[in-house]
Amino acid sequence: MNKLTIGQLEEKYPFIISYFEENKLDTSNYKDKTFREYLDSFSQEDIENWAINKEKLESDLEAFIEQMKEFLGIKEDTKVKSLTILSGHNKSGDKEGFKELTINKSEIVSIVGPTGSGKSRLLADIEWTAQRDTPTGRGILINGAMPDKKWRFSSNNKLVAQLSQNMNFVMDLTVKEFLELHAQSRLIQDVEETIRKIISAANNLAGEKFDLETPVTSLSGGQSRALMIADTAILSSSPIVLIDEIENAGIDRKKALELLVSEDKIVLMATHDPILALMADRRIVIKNGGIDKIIETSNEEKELLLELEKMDNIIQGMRNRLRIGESLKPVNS
Ligand SMILES: Nc1ncnc2c1ncn2[C@@H]1O[C@H](COP(=O)(O)OP(=O)(O)OP(=O)(O)O)[C@@H](O)[C@H]1O
Repeated sequence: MNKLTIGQLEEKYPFIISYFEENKLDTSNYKDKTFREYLDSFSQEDIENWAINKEKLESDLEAFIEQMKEFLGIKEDTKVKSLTILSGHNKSGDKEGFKELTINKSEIVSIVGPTGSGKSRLLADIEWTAQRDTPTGRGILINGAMPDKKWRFSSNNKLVAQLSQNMNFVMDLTVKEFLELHAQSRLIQDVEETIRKIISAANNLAGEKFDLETPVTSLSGGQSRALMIADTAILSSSPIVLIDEIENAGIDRKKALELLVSEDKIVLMATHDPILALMADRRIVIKNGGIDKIIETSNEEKELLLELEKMDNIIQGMRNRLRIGESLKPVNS
């Protein structure tokens, strides 16, 4: 708090405006000064006339912010720097093939394995911050320590945001109303600007563009997925994002991952798609309900990824041509 300007504080904690009002503090000309600098601007005469107690105003503001954060369930996003998975056992009760795995901020880890092998179970263990109390016996640490139980039950500031294959909206809202509701619940000050950022990011991911007046119920699968990814990246306070298969979503998968990681999220995604699997820094291989091994994406694989992307571009190009009714020709003709 001591280093932030009043303008920055108001942006971060919009509720402090009511503290200034209650204490009759006119900070309007001091937005680029810290609260201490503002208090220091009072003359000795002001202090005596209005019985101003600078130390008390400062410590009360600090206490007010803490209390409001507690009351509103605000967890600061920057607090989660790493997620650690402690090994448990597979479906046969055998120990998993690793001891512990730590994933840091801005890292992408993919999860691969046959259908029914336990990929979703691993994502669920993370969401539940398992403490040896799920069928896998795994443990989850946050910043190297046992996570606070309140992560499990706080609905406002969840540790984890889940992006699943099916995004079925049941509310009768426009995209704008939906985003406004979310922005307001997150106490965002500049709602308009945030909404503009999200819609532009979402349209950057979706094949077909949509606008703010589109009802969420009439978005296509790809569009709603793009909207949820942009919303999660830009507006969600959850530092960890779990993705269950985005391959069939009809969105630009590479841009989606780049967007999430650029917002400092920890990203884990279950996938069967080689391009997505190799975009990750590491991949977890699941077999029979247990983590069998963890493979670091090698330089050779990164080179292969470039090849795969070229092939993917060819396929995407053909898909687009088919869509607009053209006939396809051999690639090199
Ligand atoms: N270590 C384990 N011990 C006991 N049961 C497990 C274990 N791991 C997974 N399971 C159970 O196995 C079943 C299948 O797992 P899960 O749904 O996670 O598979 P999946 O890999 O996500 O499959 P899909 O690719 O079809 O989505 C679930 O009921 C899950 O709870």
